[in-house]
Amino acid sequence: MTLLSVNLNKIAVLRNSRGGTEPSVIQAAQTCIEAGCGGITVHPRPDQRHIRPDDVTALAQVLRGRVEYNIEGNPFAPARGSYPGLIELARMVKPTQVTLVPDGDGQITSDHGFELEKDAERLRPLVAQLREIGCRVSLFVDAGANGFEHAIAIGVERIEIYTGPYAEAFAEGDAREALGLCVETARRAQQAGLAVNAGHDLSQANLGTFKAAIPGLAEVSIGHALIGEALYEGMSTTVRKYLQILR
Ligand SMILES: CC(=O)[C@@H](O)[C@H](O)COP(=O)(O)O
Ligand SMILES: NCC(=O)COP(=O)(O)O
Repeated sequence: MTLLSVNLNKIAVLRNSRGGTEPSVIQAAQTCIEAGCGGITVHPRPDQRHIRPDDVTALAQVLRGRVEYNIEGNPFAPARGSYPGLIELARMVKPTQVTLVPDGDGQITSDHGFELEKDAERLRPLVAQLREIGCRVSLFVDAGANGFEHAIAIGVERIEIYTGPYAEAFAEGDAREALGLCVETARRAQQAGLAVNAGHDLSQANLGTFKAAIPGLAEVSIGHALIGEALYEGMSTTVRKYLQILR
């Protein structure tokens, strides 16, 4: 079965909009775990627009020994204020997995992946540090990415396919080409020896088609749509519906 890792960024967006502590990312994590999710994802950003370093550490206490903890972010973004940088955060909490994402400061959200031939050498020392800490390392890549042998050579174990373009094509009514590119990318990555995760704008509407097309899909991380759907049906029911799709 594909592991569902629920991204809690949007819970923190709501909380930060008023200051204070509600809604609680910890309570949201507990609810998702009780509903059967296999992991929790956060993507702390240096501007601390949603998940903050203290959320990252508090969640680590709650998740340890129960479900996987996936922390996403740009390893090249320098420390800023109370944001200590992605590698330092990983050192502090030792998550199951760190997903490296080449997102810039001004981006509303992640919108592209690494170019493996070009980026592998500068990623090498960071991947080594994360492996030494004990984290599995995944790289965020576009559908159509090449050079998976470079990822293997620097110690990466997984890729996460950026599914934004697939989700957009699905919403427009014809996802065949975008899905085909994801399928081909997953196949080549698996052949090279990498496990395959996927994420971005996946939803109850588009997930089933995606899952059915990608044999061996290891994990999906889903936040924006899932939290939105949970407003109508509740977090437990929504998580259970995703788990049905992934069965
Ligand atoms: C890498 C990825 O696709 C997600 O982590 C996404 O970037 C969520 O981050 P935001 O919630 O900040 O948009
Ligand atoms: N890695 C993707 C993720 O964590 C969630 O992305 P989204 O569902 O919020 O678009």
